[in-house]
Amino acid sequence: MIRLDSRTPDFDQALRRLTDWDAGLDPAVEATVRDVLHAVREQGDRAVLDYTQRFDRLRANSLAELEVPRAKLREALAGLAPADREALALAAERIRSYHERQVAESWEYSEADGTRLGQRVTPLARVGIYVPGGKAAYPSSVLMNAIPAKVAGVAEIIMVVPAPGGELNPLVLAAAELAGVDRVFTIGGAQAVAALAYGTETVPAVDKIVGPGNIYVATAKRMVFGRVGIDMIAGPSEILVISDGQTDPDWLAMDLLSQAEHDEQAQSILISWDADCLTRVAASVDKLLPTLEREAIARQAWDSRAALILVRDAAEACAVADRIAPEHLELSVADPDALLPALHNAGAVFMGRYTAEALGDYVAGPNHVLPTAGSARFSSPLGVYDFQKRTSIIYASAVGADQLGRAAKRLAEGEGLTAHARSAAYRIREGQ
Ligand SMILES: NC(=O)c1ccc[n+]([C@@H]2O[C@H](COP(=O)([O-])OP(=O)(O)OC[C@H]3O[C@@H](n4cnc5c(N)ncnc54)[C@H](O)[C@@H]3O)[C@@H](O)[C@H]2O)c1
Ligand SMILES: N[C@H](CO)Cc1c[nH]c[nH+]1
Ligand SMILES: [Zn+2]
Repeated sequence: MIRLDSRTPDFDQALRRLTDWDAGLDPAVEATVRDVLHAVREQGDRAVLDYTQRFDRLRANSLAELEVPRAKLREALAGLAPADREALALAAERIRSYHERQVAESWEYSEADGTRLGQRVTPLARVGIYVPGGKAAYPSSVLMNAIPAKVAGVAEIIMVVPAPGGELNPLVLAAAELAGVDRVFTIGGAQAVAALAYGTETVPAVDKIVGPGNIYVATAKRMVFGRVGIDMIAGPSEILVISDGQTDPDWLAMDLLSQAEHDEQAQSILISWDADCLTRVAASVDKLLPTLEREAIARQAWDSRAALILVRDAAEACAVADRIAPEHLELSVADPDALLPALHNAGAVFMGRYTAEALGDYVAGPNHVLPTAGSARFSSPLGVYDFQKRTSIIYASAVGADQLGRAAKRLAEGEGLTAHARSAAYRIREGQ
């Protein structure tokens, strides 16, 4: 953990290091991922099986063996404890309700001469959803990925999830059944991303890959972009808390640790204009860390990637947060609405002392697949819009073709494109 003070002369440089997003592009990780992508592209199932054995300690004779039969998905849902089923159903319902508001509709308008212009919105045909599962199982990520795809009307959803050592939390399978996933493969990492992007003998190639994952997954998605669509860079988790010093330090410490426990590379940042607040929260973190099941991961993330930042006031806190562009931004202050207008770069904003980021991870309703590594400057949360595409529709009436054709012909001539000019001119009534 590092401590920074905005009054010190080297603050700007330190902040620049903290927001050196390209540092996430680790050359060693990139080299590994490039090899994996190449091997899967060339050798298909065989390479996926080899890497699954190597990275996930899961051996199989064929990739078909790593597809979870539909009956197993149904059994997992039917076999849930009632309290688990209720919690999953509540989360699913709230996520569906929130995302239904994002559906975009096709539109069209007509001009006086009968020309019609429009935009047709259609769902993607087949998508791949990545559900992380290396260090923890993420049933919540199944819902967050699959429900917006279903709401958009995607015809086929292929889910990949690693099952290290062959172990897979039944909640993950139950969530897949509940959300309407079509096929599930227990493969993960860059090899799963490659299988979805290029297709193999067993795994069908998809149109777009969405979902969060560790640095290997995020790097693989970055590299296959173009061959397939991707949603965003949703890598190791991040939280940034702005505190006025009036929230219980244990609450703040646990909020920071809630993201640290995801990954050794997760980032937790606390900003306050109250120096005592930073000291109290640091002490709470030290006290609470040993109580976590995933203490080792959280401790490593805290030691290597956390920052406590002292600023002059709330305005400066917002300016610094905006530069960092975190995945999650908690405004643990009396009047969060007063800060919101000054904030533009965050995947999701959690308003007020009672809105723990963890609520957003599971049940609030908005998506928890969010941009990381500063990409909140230009990316949005995963949503229905990621599973819809837009096609422009142009219908020229005879009169419209005449009028628009004259201008088109002129512009084409200006570009020296004769065929363009004549193509437009053929449809002009006189003077062809
Ligand atoms: N940004 C978001 O919206 C969001 C949401 C949920 C989770 N997350 C993040 O997802 C990640 C989940 O990570 P995870 O590791 O638990 O699961 P994961 O499924 O993302 O990664 C596991 C896979 O990584 C690969 N891998 C691990 N070590 C490797 C190595 N040395 N070489 C090659 N491949 C290797 C393996 O193939 C393994 O299957 C965390 O970073 C968490 O913070 C992000
Ligand atoms: N905080 C993660 C997104 O960075 C999402 C998640 C899933 N389960 C728990 N948390
Ligand atoms: Zn989380």
